Amino acid sequence: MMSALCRCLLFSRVSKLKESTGLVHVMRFGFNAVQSPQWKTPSNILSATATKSEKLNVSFFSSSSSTKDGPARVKRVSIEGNIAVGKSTFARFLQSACSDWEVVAEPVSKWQNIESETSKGTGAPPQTTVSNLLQMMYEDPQRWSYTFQTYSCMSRLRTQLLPPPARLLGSEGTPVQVYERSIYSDRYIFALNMFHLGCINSTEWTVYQDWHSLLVEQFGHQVELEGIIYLRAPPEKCMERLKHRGRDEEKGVKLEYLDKLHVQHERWLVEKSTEIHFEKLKQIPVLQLDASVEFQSDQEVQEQIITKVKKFFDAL
Ligand SMILES: Nc1ncnc2c1ncn2[C@@H]1O[C@H](COP(=O)(O)OP(=O)(O)OP(=O)(O)O)[C@@H](O)[C@H]1O
Ligand SMILES: Nc1nc(=O)c2ncn([C@H]3C[C@H](O)[C@@H](CO)O3)c2[nH]1
Repeated sequence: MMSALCRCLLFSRVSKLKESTGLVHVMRFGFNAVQSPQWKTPSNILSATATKSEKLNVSFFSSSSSTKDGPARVKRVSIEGNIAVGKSTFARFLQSACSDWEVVAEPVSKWQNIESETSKGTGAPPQTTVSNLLQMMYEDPQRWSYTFQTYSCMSRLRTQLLPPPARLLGSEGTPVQVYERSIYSDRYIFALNMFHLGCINSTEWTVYQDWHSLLVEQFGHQVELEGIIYLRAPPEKCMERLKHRGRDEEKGVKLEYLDKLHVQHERWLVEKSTEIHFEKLKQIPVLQLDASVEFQSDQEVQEQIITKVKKFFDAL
């Protein structure tokens, strides 16, 4: 019964989300010019923008930074946003734009390929089964959401704990590791949403939060974020892109699910009404970018994006 309700909430049809006004200005993402060497030179980056800053709607607040003596400390920033809003695409754009920036991808393929041994002490030679936990979660969210959230969070942490490449450690600029999502969106977007949907029960939610807090206490300083880039677009646009991408596991995803995830992002990163349990995260600077406009070969807009991102990183 609950399982059916849960599936229904994730995958049934919905009313359209009203796009909130006032915060979104049009910004085009053009990615063609990223190979151009001019992107690598800070002076070009800095001189590119001033004239067209009105095309961007950006908010950022500085916290600290000093790179005067010795190699700079590597900063950590996560890209957050709804499913298929364009995070990986944007991350690739950043990666190719500046050698001081290193992207840490979301470990999706790990979730799609979980190897387990299945001999169960029968004396038979061990056999390996490969499970697709992402698919299992989408097919039966009430059964698999808790398992998925434990694994997604753990695998994010493991990936993000890996040391930055030597190239970044030797950088004389502002080296930044750019994470695709974080252990915080795991909890405050997805797991919380699954709890609201009834796909994670209150016992599971309590257990998840308990060990999440412990992980953050124990390892949090090693993956602590200095800033967040929030890629924002109406859920309808994300749905369009999700369909266009055609990832098998996501075939049953309905607009209502993206709608709910959008609301979670807005509460956390715009309205700041999500209850957050980590002091530093409450104060974190957020660079908000409207990701809804289609890619275009607009080098000027690309330069504006990079300038804004660079300024944001420098101020962290
Ligand atoms: N600005 C854009 N304009 C047009 N299409 C885009 C844009 N950004 C991404 N896309 C397309 O949308 C689809 C989803 O993009 P992408 O895989 O980067 O999303 P994502 O946010 O990383 O997804 P996920 O939440 O699953 O990790 C892809 O087909 C990509 O080519
Ligand atoms: N339930 C759930 N919890 C997560 O923490 C989470 N992180 C990502 N995803 C889904 C979105 C895309 O389909 C796909 C790739 O981002 O994986 C998640 N789903």
